Amino acid sequence: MQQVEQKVSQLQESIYELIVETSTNLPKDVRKAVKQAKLNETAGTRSAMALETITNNITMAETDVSPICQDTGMPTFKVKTPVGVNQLEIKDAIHHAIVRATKDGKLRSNSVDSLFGKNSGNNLGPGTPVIKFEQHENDYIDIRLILKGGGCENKNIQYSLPCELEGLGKAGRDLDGIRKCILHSVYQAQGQGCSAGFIGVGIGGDRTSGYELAKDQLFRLVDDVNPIEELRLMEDYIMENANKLGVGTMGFGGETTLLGCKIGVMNRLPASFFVSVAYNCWAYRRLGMKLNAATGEITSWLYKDGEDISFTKDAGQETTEKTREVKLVAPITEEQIRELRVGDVVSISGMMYTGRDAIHHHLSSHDDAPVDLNGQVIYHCGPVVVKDKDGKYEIKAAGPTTSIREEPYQGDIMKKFGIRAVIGKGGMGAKTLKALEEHGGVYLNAIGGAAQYYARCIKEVKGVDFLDFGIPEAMWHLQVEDFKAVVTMDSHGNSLHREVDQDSLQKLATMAERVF
Ligand SMILES: O=C(O)C[C@H](O)C(=O)O
Ligand code: SF4
Repeated sequence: MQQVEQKVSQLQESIYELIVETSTNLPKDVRKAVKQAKLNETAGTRSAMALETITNNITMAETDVSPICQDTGMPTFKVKTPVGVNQLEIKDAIHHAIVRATKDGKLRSNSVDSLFGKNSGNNLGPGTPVIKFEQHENDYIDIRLILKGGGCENKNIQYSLPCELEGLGKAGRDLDGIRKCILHSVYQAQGQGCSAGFIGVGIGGDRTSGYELAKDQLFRLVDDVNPIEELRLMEDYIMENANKLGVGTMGFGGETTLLGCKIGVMNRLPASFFVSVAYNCWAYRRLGMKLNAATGEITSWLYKDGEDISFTKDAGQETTEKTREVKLVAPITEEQIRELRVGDVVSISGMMYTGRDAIHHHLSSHDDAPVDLNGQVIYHCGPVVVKDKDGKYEIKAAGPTTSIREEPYQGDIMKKFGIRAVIGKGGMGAKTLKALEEHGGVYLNAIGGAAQYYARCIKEVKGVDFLDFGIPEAMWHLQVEDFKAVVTMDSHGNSLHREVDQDSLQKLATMAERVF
């Protein structure tokens, strides 16, 4: 009996370690790809600056054992057990470890009731976490975890061949049609899934198993070699050519758009031909371990082999381009906003208020806000928050979320409440751009995933409203110091996002000719 209890608590401990390590310590193969991207970028460009922030953030997360990105994603476990091992016991241990990691601020409470919007608060709920069991012939337990965030999940895409693709024309049921789908998947993600990204591609299957296969590819090592010759060639081709699209880090333009491409294949039905793409941001958090099946102890880690990668002193070549830095403190006047141009770096001190989907929805249907938002800054952010021992809120991770989801509301809300600046990532569309011009507003792009970097700019939580929306969706009143973001949409009708999108579409169109 005692042995059984010991095993259960050891299992919980080992899985807790896996969760914490996955959330806070980016694997070496991923770091290597990010480092290479940094070396390829010209120093001083927006992309190089973004990569500098990203690599600093990776180091901060590891040192502080804090989440790399505030969106700790849908915890997805793949577990292989020897025949005869109790899988229910493992499931239970995973649930315990998840609850503990959430309480400790290593995971954000990410499980939301789809009908009523209530956050379960502990990352448990119908469908959360995802656990897939399999049996294998070995005597150990193989357990792997991926924490894939919602923003990049939104950029997954599934093609049904034959189809017509913007820029590329017809994609047929052959290798060349597959090539076109994969190129298109990278183009359509733009910077919104926190590029530079990694893609897992599944060819064949049905709609469900196709996506499953695509996600399974994300468990491969970034630098492995595809055993199927046709797919090896395709992976190489995609890596070379997707990086010619010029989307760049965070969609700022630049040399690196894609950090990895892994393709798998399975049979299909005669009538169906799916190409499914799972897009993962640079914050590609997946790790694994082997456990002793009798004791639950960790015997070895997976994805941890190879040399340590540090990011110090690896800037690319220098540029002479100078960026302007403008300091702002809210309340901000229309005149101050009208002076800003795309490309300026803004450094904000003073107050800002978080607001994402639930807040935007609420503000659009109400005429009053809990605080006077006139001249204020809204930050599209759902932080990781814990209470310290004195009962004060402490922000553990606080990077931006994808702004385009607020496109239906943003312009109207800015006008209605007098908001002057919104901070987010990935940019917004034509409706917001028009409102920025009419009202005198600005869109500021923060670096997606840099949750530790921004958490350090937050000096104090001054208050919170709408906590019943759940921690990520509440309106947090944040006092910040020197919070940096780039103007990517200004009040003169300019949008870097529109520019990069059009430019990359043109480049995509040059790749329409048959290759395979
Ligand atoms: O939910 C978040 O905080 C971010 C999300 O992963 C996103 O990329 O938009
Ligand atoms: S914010 Fe960016 S880095 Fe974080 S999970 Fe979303 S896509 Fe990934």
